[in-house]
Amino acid sequence: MKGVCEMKLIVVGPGGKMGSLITQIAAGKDNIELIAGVGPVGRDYIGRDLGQVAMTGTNLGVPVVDNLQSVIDDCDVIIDFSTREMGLEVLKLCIAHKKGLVCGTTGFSSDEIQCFQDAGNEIPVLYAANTSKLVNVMNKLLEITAKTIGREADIEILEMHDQWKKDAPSGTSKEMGEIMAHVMGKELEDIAVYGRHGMAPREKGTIGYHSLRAGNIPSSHTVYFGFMGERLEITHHSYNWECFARGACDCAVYLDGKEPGFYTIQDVLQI
Ligand SMILES: NC(=O)C1=CN([C@@H]2O[C@H](COP(=O)(O)OP(=O)(O)OC[C@H]3O[C@@H](n4cnc5c(N)ncnc54)[C@H](O)[C@@H]3O)[C@@H](O)[C@H]2O)C=CC1
Ligand SMILES: O=C(O)C1=N[C@H](C(=O)O)C[C@H](O)C1
Repeated sequence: MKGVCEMKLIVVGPGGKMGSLITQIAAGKDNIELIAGVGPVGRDYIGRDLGQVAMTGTNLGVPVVDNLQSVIDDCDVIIDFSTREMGLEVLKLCIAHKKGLVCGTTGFSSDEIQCFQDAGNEIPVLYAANTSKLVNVMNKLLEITAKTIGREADIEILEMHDQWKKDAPSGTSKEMGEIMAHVMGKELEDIAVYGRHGMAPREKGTIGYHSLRAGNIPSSHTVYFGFMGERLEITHHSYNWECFARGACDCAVYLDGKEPGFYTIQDVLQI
């Protein structure tokens, strides 16, 4: 039985890896009412029950539509884990219809991330390149470590994901780099080095980026702090994508009824 204070939710991309998991988790929560899913125009599942498309195991009695505008006024919050292009489209519609947005899509430029931050002047919006609790705890460890030894270490980020991932480096590794650059008093764009060019040692205080794509690896991020004779590794591995989907639903519940503003996962986790 559903509770009385249900947040009305739309999930964008319910046929996708993350969208389907988010729908499955949301469907099991008392405080969330799913009111529609939004898929791309032309997909054979448009018009079908959201529960079927997202494989929740039961019909939810609401459809997957191909036009967000047709359902947006009925919801409180939208969760978007789709593509860069669709994420920007969803942001525009959320602003126009004054709806809350949780966006976990990655692959945006820094100017585009700024658009999400600016949208906080008009709507409650939460952007998180990683909605896992443990990844965000790891980011705190990175902050402390980079502040303490960042300028004297060789810092390398290695991230691994599945073969289908569209963007590289991962959104998470960009956030990790930004956190470390910030406490080292630098801009990430000035110190990030992508791949290895030549054999000369990299300047101290720069951050090397390495991306691997193989099989169905859900997500792994390791930061190496290399010294002479020793190294420190800080790592997070996920075994599946559930941790991200659970975090996304928690973010949406957090955002419901909030004043306009740019919120972060740190607000949700209170870390
Ligand atoms: N913030 C986080 O913790 C996490 C973020 N991600 C990010 O989420 C995004 C999605 O990842 P996956 O689920 O693995 O991808 P996916 O390719 O499995 O799913 C994307 C979904 O978006 C849908 N879509 C694309 N264009 C659309 C449109 N115009 N209208 C409606 N739906 C549209 C696709 O049909 C598909 O169902 C990626 O950017 C990924 O990096 C993934 C995992 C965790
Ligand atoms: O595409 C994924 O799978 C993931 N994407 C996010 C990213 O780009 O960092 C978060 C997580 O690593 C899983």
